[in-house]
Amino acid sequence: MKLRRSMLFMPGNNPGMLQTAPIFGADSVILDLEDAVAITEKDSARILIREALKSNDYEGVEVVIRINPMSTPFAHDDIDAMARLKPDAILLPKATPEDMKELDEMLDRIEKEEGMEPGTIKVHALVETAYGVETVYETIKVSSRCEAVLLGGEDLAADLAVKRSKDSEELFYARTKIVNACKALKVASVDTPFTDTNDYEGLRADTEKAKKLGFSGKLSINPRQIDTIHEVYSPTEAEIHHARRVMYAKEEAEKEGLGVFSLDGKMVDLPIINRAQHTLDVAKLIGLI
Ligand SMILES: CC(=O)SCCNC(=O)CCNC(=O)[C@H](O)C(C)(C)COP(=O)(O)OP(=O)(O)OC[C@H]1O[C@@H](n2cnc3c(N)ncnc32)[C@H](O)[C@@H]1OP(=O)(O)O
Ligand SMILES: O=C([O-])CC(=O)C(=O)O
Ligand SMILES: [Mg+2]
Repeated sequence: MKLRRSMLFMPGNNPGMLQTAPIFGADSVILDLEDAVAITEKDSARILIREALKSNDYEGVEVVIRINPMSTPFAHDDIDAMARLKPDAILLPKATPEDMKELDEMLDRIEKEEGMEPGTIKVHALVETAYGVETVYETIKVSSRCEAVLLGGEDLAADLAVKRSKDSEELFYARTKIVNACKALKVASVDTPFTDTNDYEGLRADTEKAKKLGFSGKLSINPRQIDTIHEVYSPTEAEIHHARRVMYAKEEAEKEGLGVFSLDGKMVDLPIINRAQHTLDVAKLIGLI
């Protein structure tokens, strides 16, 4: 299980931010060549990212590079230059099954040229168009490299011609559709960023909603958002305590040949035991136990 509670975006043309990328404690960093970088800066951003990857130690932090969409004149140069840097993953914006296939084929070729093991470079799909939402299941299926789907709420709202609201009600269909496709195909799902960097209560509520809907993590655009996201995505002491009691009670029940039993008046059977095990696995991964 790979943790992706938080993924922190940073513009690829900002050397100061690129240098500090590994220190904020985010599980992943996304170095951006797309919308955070002006058209005139695309070439220099590629060079800055290359230098940053050479000179910084990203040990333990997943490094993802967001390329420009396949429909733009920048995409092929982005892929060619960035894949050779061997990031953990390439993030495909405005993702569709057709674009995913093209990216996958380019990565096959580059890995061969560079003598890399086939499939070394993973791909994340940024779903942020109405067509992308409808075809998300196929997009994941196209490439065995695809490890995560991210929701891009700003572009999706623009494509739907709706206003973004604080409670993100306009994203409800996309959120549930993406989570379901990701669960079906066993890849991670990461919710859209909360763009008001000074509203911590709003961020907490939005992250809690994402978690409740099944997202495995949340995108962020500012280091000040990481702690809140991690708090929401960490099991509480009470949850860990309860999970331990479930596992203990399960062992006792097994001795008596019982598959289902009662704990504090509530039924416990396999799905509940599996959830308790998941809570303990996450707690272990984060270092809480
Ligand atoms: C819709 C989309 O496509 S979202 C994805 C693309 N967008 C992005 O990548 C935006 C990334 N975020 C940012 O650029 C900025 O956080 C902004 C513009 C949103 C806000 O900027 P500011 O108001 O200056 O942020 P803030 O005052 O919190 O900055 C404090 C420090 O954190 C740094 N910082 C801010 N955001 C980031 C970041 N994403 N990554 C690394 N460092 C950052 C700043 O450089 C500053 O450092 P300093 O104290 O050494 O000068
Ligand atoms: O990656 C993201 O979620 C940000 C983004 O592009 C969008 O909201 O359009
Ligand atoms: Mg976008």
